[in-house]
Amino acid sequence: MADLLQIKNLSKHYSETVAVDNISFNVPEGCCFGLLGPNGAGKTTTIEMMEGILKPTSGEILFEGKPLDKNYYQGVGIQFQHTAIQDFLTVKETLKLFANFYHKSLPIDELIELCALEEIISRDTRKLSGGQRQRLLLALAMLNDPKIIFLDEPTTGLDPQSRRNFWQLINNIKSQKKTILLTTHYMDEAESLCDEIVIVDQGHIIHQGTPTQMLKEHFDGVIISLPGEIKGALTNNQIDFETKNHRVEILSENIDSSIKFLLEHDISLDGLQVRSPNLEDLFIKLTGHQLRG
Ligand SMILES: Nc1ncnc2c1ncn2[C@@H]1O[C@H](COP(=O)(O)OP(=O)(O)OP(=O)(O)O)[C@@H](O)[C@H]1O
Repeated sequence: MADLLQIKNLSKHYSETVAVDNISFNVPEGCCFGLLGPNGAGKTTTIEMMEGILKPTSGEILFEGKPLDKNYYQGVGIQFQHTAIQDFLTVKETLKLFANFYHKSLPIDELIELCALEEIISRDTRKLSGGQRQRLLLALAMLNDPKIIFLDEPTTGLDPQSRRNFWQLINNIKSQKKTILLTTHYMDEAESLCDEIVIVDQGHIIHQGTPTQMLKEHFDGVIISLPGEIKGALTNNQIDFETKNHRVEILSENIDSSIKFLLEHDISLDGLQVRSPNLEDLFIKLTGHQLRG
């Protein structure tokens, strides 16, 4: 896959803050590319520079091999974290209004179907739920049939069901071979949707690759999790563990010997769960702190 966007040594400094510090990566065409990191990591600053709305302090962004120019905006779709929508209009009227801003636009009926807006098409935009509003914003970002669509934390604040519905829409858009650039602090979102990821923390890239590659590279085994207070036996025997949500999590390279160890130390297996390591575990391993702070 050719690289649609190339990010070269990009930095953004505010007076006292280095928001983005000399990052480089490429976004292949047709890929769902994720910028994953905790609050304040520099995701929004990075995506806004890539969208061409924030000037970098230094570095370069190339789209199809060329620096961004004024035509760039006609070919990209942007869903901001906060987008103001005109009051007193219905969903359909809003789509028609925004369609006027572009030289070309997708047929409105196609967008309505793509973004699952059928049931709310005549609704006043002030009466939309969080999930419905995000679907409308996604449709607005898709209006000009962009080559690349930027989604900045699109599911933040949505309930779990609405998040999953939104993921389905992103998968629909992915199947149309669009390139998607997504920022998120939800590791499950990145893992589920993204073909490639950069993990950012404090303005730096700390890891990059496909989610599967990254996990394979850093973990060999499973995570055994148990409720309760068993830290003493683990600490005394130099077993690596984390405490999360009132559970103790042990990274185990051999599940048989780990369970044998627990039984030998009279640790009850009641409530035991086994799961595969995920990107959140990777983030903690790499940085020593939780993704969601
Ligand atoms: N206009 C600004 N002036 C000064 N500092 C800023 C400005 N915008 C962002 N920052 C700082 O730059 C850093 C990165 O912020 P940014 O919003 O890019 O992070 P983020 O990963 O998108 O976080 P969030 O998920 O909370 O939006 C933070 O320390 C933030 O306070």
